[in-house]
Amino acid sequence: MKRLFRQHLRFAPKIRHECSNVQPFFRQRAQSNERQVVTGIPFAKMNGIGNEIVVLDLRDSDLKVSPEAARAIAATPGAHFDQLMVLYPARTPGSDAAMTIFNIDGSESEACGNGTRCVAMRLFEEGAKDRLVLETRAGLLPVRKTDDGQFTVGMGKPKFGWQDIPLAEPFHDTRYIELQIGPIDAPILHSPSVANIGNPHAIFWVDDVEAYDLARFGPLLENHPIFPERANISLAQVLSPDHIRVKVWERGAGLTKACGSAACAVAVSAARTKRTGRKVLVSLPGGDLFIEWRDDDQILMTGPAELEHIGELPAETFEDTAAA
Ligand SMILES: N[C@H](CCC[C@H](N)C(=O)O)C(=O)O
Repeated sequence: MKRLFRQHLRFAPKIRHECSNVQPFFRQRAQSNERQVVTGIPFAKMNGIGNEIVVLDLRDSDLKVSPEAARAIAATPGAHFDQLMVLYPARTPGSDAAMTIFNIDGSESEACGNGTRCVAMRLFEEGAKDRLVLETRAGLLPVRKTDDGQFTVGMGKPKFGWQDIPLAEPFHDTRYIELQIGPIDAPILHSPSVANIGNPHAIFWVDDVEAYDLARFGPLLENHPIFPERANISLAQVLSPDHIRVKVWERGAGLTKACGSAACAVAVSAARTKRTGRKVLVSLPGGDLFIEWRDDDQILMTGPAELEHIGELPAETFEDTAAA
């Protein structure tokens, strides 16, 4: 308890900084002359084209987030998320922060494109920098702000080897793998392309993304034995050589309004199967992302981020997870 108390005090200046223009509750407290004990840990509820993101900045803290704590945070009013982005101090020279990414089911992901733009938005607000480098389990991701207030993330190089996806058995050509699913009363999904953008993705090419009940097929495909680490499942409809419509069932999160890494996986797979060029607009239910697969193999993802509100998490959320 003593330790938690100390940590709360260390969070106080940040809360005061944030409350100046966001939450009346915090503002009132900051203006008071009484000695205050801050009882919660601040978080930012954000979204990247509708993909629900919570950013939790633990760079000045000894706290760690466990899978149980991540699930508890998701159940906290105002803190619901598809992905939780936890910031820790940078470990690699030249990087600005390290990120751990949780899905709502408490599982960890190696990559989250929409969440990375949200984190970047928060960090750009701290200083005059126009470039950042964020550390993830999938490597270092450079981010820059665009002239129109969006964010471009270098999502790294895609991997296509069957062991890299990973798949449970060898496939030499991962542009299409043998997989078919669909009961007799619904159209069949088959022959997905697969790609790894730090995290595993399967893409089913369809004529109309609305013709399939992804909520019904998603869980079966996500957990199919061919994907030993499960997979994010996309339906992709090519509208033109530079425009693709996509719906996503996310590993560990289910149907979401958007998934940045899925947009990247779809874009590189579309170019790889000669459906499109290497620069495409990907339209998801929550909005659009622009994806460029450069000749040097790097994927660039550009899109917006939005702050919804600042809140605070009860200290008990972390009680079992404070670093010893
Ligand atoms: N929504 C995220 C991806 C989360 C991926 C996660 N569902 C997993 O790989 O387990 C995005 O914008 O890239």
